[in-house]
Amino acid sequence: MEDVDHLAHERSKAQFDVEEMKIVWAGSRHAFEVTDRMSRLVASDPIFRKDNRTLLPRKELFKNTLRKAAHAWKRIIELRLTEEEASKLRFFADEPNFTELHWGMFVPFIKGQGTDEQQKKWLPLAYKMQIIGCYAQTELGHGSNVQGLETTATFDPLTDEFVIHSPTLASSKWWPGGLGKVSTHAVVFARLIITDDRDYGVHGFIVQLRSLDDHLPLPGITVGDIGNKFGSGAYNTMDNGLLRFDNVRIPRDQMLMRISQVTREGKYVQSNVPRQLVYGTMVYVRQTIVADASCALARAVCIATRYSAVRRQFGSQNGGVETQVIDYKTQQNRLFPLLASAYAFRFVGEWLKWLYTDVTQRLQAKDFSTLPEAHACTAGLKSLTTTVTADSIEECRKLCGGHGYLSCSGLPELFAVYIPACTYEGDNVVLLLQVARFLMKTVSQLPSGMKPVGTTAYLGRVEDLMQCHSTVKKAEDWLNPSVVLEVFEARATRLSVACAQNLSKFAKQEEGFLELAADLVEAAVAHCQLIVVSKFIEKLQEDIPGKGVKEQLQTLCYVYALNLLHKHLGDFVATGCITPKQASLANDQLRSLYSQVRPNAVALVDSFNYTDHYLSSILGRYDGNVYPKLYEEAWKDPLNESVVPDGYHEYIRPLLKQQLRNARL
Ligand SMILES: CCCCC/C=C\C/C=C\C/C=C\C/C=C\C/C=C/C(=O)SCCNC(=O)CCNC(=O)[C@H](O)C(C)(C)COP(=O)(O)OP(=O)(O)OC[C@H]1O[C@@H](n2cnc3c(N)ncnc32)[C@H](O)[C@@H]1OP(=O)(O)O
Ligand SMILES: Cc1cc2nc3c(=O)[nH]c(=O)nc-3n(C[C@H](O)[C@H](O)[C@H](O)COP(=O)(O)OP(=O)(O)OC[C@H]3O[C@@H](n4cnc5c(N)ncnc54)[C@H](O)[C@@H]3O)c2cc1C
Repeated sequence: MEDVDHLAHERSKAQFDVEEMKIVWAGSRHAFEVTDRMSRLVASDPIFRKDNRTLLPRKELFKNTLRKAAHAWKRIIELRLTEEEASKLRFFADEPNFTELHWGMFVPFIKGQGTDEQQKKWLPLAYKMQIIGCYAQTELGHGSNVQGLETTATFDPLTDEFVIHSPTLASSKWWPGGLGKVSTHAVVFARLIITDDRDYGVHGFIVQLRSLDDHLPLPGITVGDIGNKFGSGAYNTMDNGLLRFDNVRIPRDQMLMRISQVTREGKYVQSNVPRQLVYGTMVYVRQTIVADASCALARAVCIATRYSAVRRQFGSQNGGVETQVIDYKTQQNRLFPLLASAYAFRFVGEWLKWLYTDVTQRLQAKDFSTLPEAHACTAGLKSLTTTVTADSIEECRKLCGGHGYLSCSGLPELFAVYIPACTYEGDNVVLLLQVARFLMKTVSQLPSGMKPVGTTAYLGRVEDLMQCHSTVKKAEDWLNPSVVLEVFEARATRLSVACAQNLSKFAKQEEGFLELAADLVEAAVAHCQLIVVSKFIEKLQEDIPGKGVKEQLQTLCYVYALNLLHKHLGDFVATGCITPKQASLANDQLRSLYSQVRPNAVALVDSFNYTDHYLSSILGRYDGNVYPKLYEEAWKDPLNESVVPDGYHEYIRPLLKQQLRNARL
């Protein structure tokens, strides 16, 4: 097969230093070097092959995942990889499996909620994978409403143990990843009941589920997989599980006791910390999901951009070549805002990581003041970025026309793997309602002179923002960060204040929350979009080296903001932040920005530095050699192993003969 770069011409048009942009995308030169090395290590190892995933029956698929996870662990040990390198290796191995929950939830939960002694006991075992853990919170009948969980942990003072029990079918744990077939241990969320029969609400407990000798469930434990999920391959590599307890006894010291304790005498002692810290692992994971959203979105956009540059339709003159579909303004209008969103989510993810680190340090110093904001930001941004990413992967599939529907485009599996992110770690609507509560609380405290800080600081300028009108007079006026920021702040303020005013008409606030939920969600979305826009603008204040790199990012930042403005025109115009004329100027400016993105589009997706292995897409191949490879791939399908298909003699031949006989009669 010829070895040429079909996208070389596209790459030659780039007006910026791609190598420097790769470093901006990665976050630092060090991060770039680690990701680059780990992605190549995985790509060159045949055990991490994944092109056959959608064709394997579940049992084989799952066994193969176990093999890959074991191999990944072997390589981590052999190569003495650091924690950072190991997590990148697992990321590029790109197959959801139990290790995500072990490293991503079980270990962080023990770190966050265990006492020093508990950490000393459990963490070394977990770090060496001598035990494998999962996070068992959700139940068959209860997911979003964590306070409604039914599993009980009753203290028995006679034996100094907790008795873990599933009182109803609805209380069966249901969904935890890694639980179904692999985990030896789980962090189990259960209602704490002490001898006085008082219910102290949900707490976390470490429970051993399976024998470390023969992997059989321990007495009183019923455990299994919940069954096949959406799509082929995809998330079916994960053993999401079900779990029931029949009066299972665990020692008292297996309740995670950093936040609250039960003494030997059965006394409940609450440390001087907010009870919400028991939800801390969710805050941590939501923050990582935002960073992952930019990766998944970038992946889909990389495929759609490269293919749009390869694919040609219509426009041939005098027998010449047809037009590249990326040159159609409609294609640009659908694709470039997604490209801009990938960068926007990357930077807001970076900032959220900083916020999380900051709040963690404050918590250690017993400063809990920024916890509500950290909860609102992680919940809101998790919701916003995963919703957009899930929708955008589907849009990228459509941008690739018919070929996007082929498994080998990589998009159907990416979609199937990604969409549950809108549900896990908190249903996206439920999370936006949490943001709305935070906003309503902030607005209600304004009259008392309380100065909002952090991401709600803009609400401190409520009087100005309720009245301001954009000064834009011509299209280029939109290319000004303060002009853009002001309209996003004004829209978010006006939607929040309108909700607060409507809420005040209800005698009972909770009734108002139920009735106005749809408006509250819109106000929360406006607030979250403002955060993303403002963090993109803040990123541009940094010193960004490399020829043309900052200019490209500026263009993408305006594409991101002006496209949002266009999509939510109703909000911006109805709340009087901008006039219809200014909206139309924003649209003119957006079109002209697309022309600036166009020559750089392929280079901007090259800057993600994804290997062909990670992309696993024929349409998104680096060399753009799409048609020969599609043709080759078709012949690899098991259906093409024989010229005449199995079933011909049973079903096709008799049918044809019957039709022939009928025709003769
Ligand atoms: C082939 C291609 C491969 C591509 C791969 C691509 C991507 C993969 C990416 C990532 C993989 C990542 C992860 C692995 C996958 C899945 C793991 C999933 C795990 C789970 O889902 S675990 C279960 C998660 N469950 C939830 O999230 C439940 C949601 N519900 C809640 O959080 C709460 O119940 C609630 C909705 C927040 C309500 O809380 P509740 O206490 O009942 O009520 P309120 O009265 O509303 O709140 C009281 C008070 O507390 C504050 N609060 C609430 N939550 C928090 C918190 N987390 N932190 C701090 N504060 C919190 C709330 O604001 C209230 O405060 P007030 O001041 O108003 O009193
Ligand atoms: C792939 C996958 C992996 C998972 N992994 C884990 C895991 O490892 N560990 C674990 O413990 N859990 C896990 N979960 C469970 C997950 O956390 C829950 O599914 C999630 O929290 C949503 O809860 P739910 O299923 O109860 O949805 P529900 O709350 O029943 O939601 C159903 C519908 O009701 C709406 N709704 C619910 N409450 C409200 C409200 N107050 N106001 C308005 N609308 C509302 C929602 O928006 C949604 O449309 C996983 C789930 C999936 C899909």
